[in-house]
Amino acid sequence: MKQDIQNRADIELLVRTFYEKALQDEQIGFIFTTVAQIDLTQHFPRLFDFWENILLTPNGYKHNVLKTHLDLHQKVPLKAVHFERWLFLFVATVDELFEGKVANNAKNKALSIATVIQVKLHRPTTLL
Ligand code: HEM
Repeated sequence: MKQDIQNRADIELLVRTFYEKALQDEQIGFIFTTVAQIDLTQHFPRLFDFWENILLTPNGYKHNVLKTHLDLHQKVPLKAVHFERWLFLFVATVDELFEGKVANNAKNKALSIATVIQVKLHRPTTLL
């Protein structure tokens, strides 16, 4: 039986495994590599902090994730198919590695945040 997500090392494994899939994905890979040209040495620690903060222990993570994706949306339209693919890969990664309450919470939080981002992408900026 798989274990639940229990510590920072588990979060790191989750994020790294997800990115192995996302970066080479036919539908969303280019957004990370060609459009945003992310530097993984900077990007990964932020993602570790983000997920640790949500799933394990508050750590003061304060970046505006919504704004990050609104800015990205100005460079490339983030569409429903992109979010669906992102979620599919994320859920597949969680299920591949972990099982339990925190793992379920990770999938639920990803879905809620993806939903909020998508709703806000289609609202006038005055309502943000
Ligand atoms: C269509 C789906 C998505 C795509 C293509 C995408 C892509 C990206 C990219 C390219 C960045 C780096 C932006 C930059 O630094 O220039 C980023 C940052 C980030 N994304 Fe996403 N993302 C998606 C959905 C999500 C969702 C659903 C979540 C959360 C559940 C999320 C969490 C984050 C976080 C935490 C950061 C880092 C923010 C920081 O700088 O601290 N993303 N995303």
